[in-house]
Amino acid sequence: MTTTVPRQAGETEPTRLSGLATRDLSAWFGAHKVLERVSLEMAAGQVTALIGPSGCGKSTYLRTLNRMHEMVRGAQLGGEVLLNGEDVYAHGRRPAEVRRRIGMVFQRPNPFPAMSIADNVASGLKLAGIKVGRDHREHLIEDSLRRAGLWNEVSNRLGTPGGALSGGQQQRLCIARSLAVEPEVLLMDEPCSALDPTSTRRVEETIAELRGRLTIVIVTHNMQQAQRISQSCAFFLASHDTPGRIVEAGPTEQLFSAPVDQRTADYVNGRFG
Ligand SMILES: Nc1ncnc2c1ncn2[C@@H]1O[C@H](COP(=O)(O)OP(=O)(O)OP(=O)(O)O)[C@@H](O)[C@H]1O
Repeated sequence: MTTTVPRQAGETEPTRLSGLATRDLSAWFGAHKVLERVSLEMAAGQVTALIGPSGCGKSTYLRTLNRMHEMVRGAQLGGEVLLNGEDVYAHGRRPAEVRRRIGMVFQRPNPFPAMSIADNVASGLKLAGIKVGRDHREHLIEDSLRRAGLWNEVSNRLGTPGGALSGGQQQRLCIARSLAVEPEVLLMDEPCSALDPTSTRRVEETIAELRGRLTIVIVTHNMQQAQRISQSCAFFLASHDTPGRIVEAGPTEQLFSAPVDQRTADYVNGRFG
């Protein structure tokens, strides 16, 4: 479902909110099947956390959502990924357009280190082939940095290199770069795993501020983080001879306080994985 939400003070255009869903999604690397018929609804404007032991297919699942999985040689996919009800793998759909609407932030901050902070943000536009006038470019840079929670820290040094920022600031710069192209969904693959606790808190605050105006899907190994930032949660599990599946999904509070499946209870309570 798509809804339109007004922006905050100083912002001009409304943001489109789109939900994401998969139906019977399976994925392979060559002959190795790593995901088996995964169906999940990721509600518009909410944060959905994907949890589960290492190797159960969380990152692969995330990468199927914006068509990054197909960039791996030999990778295959079955089932559907629906953005606002429309299959992102439909015939004729351009992967670049899908990736503009569904952005991604990676485990390690990856700004262009020698490029200025402002140009790093604007590089998202260039990569997506979006041309904007000078005034609008400056507005978008400020707006994206504000939304990423970084503006106050960098507004007086936009011309300095992105590589000179701290790790946490670099990650928020990468978030700003993703936001510049106005995605409807932001995928985050363990975005805090390379950060110290203070920087982690700042990124979590940014995620909390983005919620409601963007749909977020985040992979995390940190159970406290999943509880702090997500409204919905999906627990993935695989074994040596069975591909990753969702054992249980639902409201985060319920998954942590009253899980239905014993395996979920064991995992969220740190008894395995
Ligand atoms: N590029 C690739 N080529 C071949 N196999 C891969 C590739 N990427 C992942 N895999 C395999 O797919 C399975 C799922 O990996 P994936 O990285 O999605 O799991 P994960 O749950 O995200 O793990 P982690 O929590 O450790 O990041 C694993 O068996 C992994 O070895």
